[in-house]
Amino acid sequence: MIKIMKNRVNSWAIIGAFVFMIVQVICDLYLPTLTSDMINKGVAQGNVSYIWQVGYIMLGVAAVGIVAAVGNVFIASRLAQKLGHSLRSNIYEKVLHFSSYEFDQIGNSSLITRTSTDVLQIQNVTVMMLRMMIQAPIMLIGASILAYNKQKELTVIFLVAVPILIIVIAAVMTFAVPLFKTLQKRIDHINLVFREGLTGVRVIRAFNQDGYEQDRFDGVNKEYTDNARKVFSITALMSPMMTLVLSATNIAIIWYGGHLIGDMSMQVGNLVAFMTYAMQILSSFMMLSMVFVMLPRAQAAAARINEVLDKNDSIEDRPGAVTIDRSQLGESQLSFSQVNFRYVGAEKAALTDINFEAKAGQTIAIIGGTGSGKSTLINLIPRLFDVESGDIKIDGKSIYELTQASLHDQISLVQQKTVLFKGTIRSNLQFGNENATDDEMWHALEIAQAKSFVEESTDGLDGIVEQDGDNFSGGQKQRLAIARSLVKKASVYLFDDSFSALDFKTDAKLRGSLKTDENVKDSVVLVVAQRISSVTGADLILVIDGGKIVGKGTHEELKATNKTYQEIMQSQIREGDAE
Ligand SMILES: Nc1ncnc2c1ncn2[C@@H]1O[C@H](COP(=O)(O)OP(=O)(O)OP(=O)(O)O)[C@@H](O)[C@H]1O
Repeated sequence: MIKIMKNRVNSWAIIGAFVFMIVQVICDLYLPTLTSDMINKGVAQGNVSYIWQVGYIMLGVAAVGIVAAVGNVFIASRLAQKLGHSLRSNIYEKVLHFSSYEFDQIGNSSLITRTSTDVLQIQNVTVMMLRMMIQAPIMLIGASILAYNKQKELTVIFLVAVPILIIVIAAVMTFAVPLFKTLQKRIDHINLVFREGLTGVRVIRAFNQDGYEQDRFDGVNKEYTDNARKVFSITALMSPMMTLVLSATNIAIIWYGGHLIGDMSMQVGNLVAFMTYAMQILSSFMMLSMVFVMLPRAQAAAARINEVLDKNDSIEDRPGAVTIDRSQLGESQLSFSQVNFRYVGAEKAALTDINFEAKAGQTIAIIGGTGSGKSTLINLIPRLFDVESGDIKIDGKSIYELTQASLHDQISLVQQKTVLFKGTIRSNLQFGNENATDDEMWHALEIAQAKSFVEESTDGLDGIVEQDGDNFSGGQKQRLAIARSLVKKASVYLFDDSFSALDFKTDAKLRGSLKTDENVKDSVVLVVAQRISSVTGADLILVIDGGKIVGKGTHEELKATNKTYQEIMQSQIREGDAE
């Protein structure tokens, strides 16, 4: 918790909350003494003017107490909101730099819980700390001293009441705290299943698996509910047990106090004041118990948030990495030399001894079976993963000598799974280049064979793109993603199986336009493709099998000499898929 708050909360605000709370507690403690004076010196002696006088003072003290309480709550709430805001943005900032490895380690659903529920826990406990954690100890000590001063004989009652209270609190904490800690994990599970259900809803329906998914969700929902029911039943017990102890204490005070008054060794006002102090002492214990129940839960939430914030990025800028812009680089060029790569924890290398070179204006196509390593090869270029050994150079510079920001400036990527963001076509295209003009965007749409369907919609570039681009077909989404990549001026364009949802004609037209486009013609274009027809025009084709390059050449060369290429061709001719 302390680590979370460090550098994120203003120490002056904490001091302010502290001062306001001290004023509030002093007022709360002073009021019973005034009541006792009013009864002993005013009511008992029939002194009406004294009653009025003390009454006015009590009003003043109560008013100051209220102002102090409002001040404390105001500061505490503001501080908690600011803390929540800064935590959420810090987590998001951190997560944006995570590689797939970090995402796999923590899990997307857990990241959502950590940004929402865990941060909320921290906010609640911050308010609690700035109120109860200051109020309870001061009130406890103050009320104990004042109660002792008022009537020390009556304090023996606390010798019984306080240990009982401590036993009740300790029992509740022993059972509740571990359950509170597992509650967050259960929410993670609910988020995970819910999220999978939402994204896979069409598949679930198509396979008639609604029942199975419902059962799966019911399972995690039940786990959470059982856990929550247990923990809240235990904490719910606390309130009646506390009330019982408080009422029994009150009865004991009245009974014993009555005897003392009868013996003339105590005044009525003192009994009233003592009863109020007793309530303040016992309610301070209750406040502390709430803090002790909430604190471990917040501690667990803080540990989960710190785990995200402290995570070292597995992909970092190397020491001495330089920032350069495109004008400082030479002619576009891309080379892989002796590149080996293995996924973390995998026994087998995903890529072995990859060597090739591509020059400005060349199109390199990568073809191979499913799982052969095509996407992995593409993902090494923008450093979504780092090579195990070997080097990759762009425009003559090792990608590891550049900062990631300047490396990403040189690359334009269309991933296998199309990603569009909620907004407009314009906002999505400007992701590629925020300064792109309308003419440039229309040009990119034309090359990507997307111009016609964007033109047909009445809003043109301002047409709405729903979350995940759900209001477009698979092929339209791909074309928009391709257009976005073309809006960016890059040294290397990477298309990871990006033409797969396009029909043959559109695929051919797109590749033809790409070759002649002013923006692209001096850059290197790397295309991963499944169809032979998509690679025939490439300057160099890399045939990948089992993570190795098993063939290198043009279509004609490979057709004549490469067995794997011939097999792929054969299989596609059988399917009527090849040119
Ligand atoms: N994140 C990952 N962690 C571990 N192994 C992975 C990961 N991603 C891919 N792999 C493995 O690496 C190998 C190459 O995968 P890759 O995605 O590069 O294949 P691909 O040729 O692009 O396949 P496809 O044509 O089906 O997209 C596969 O055996 C795959 O199981």
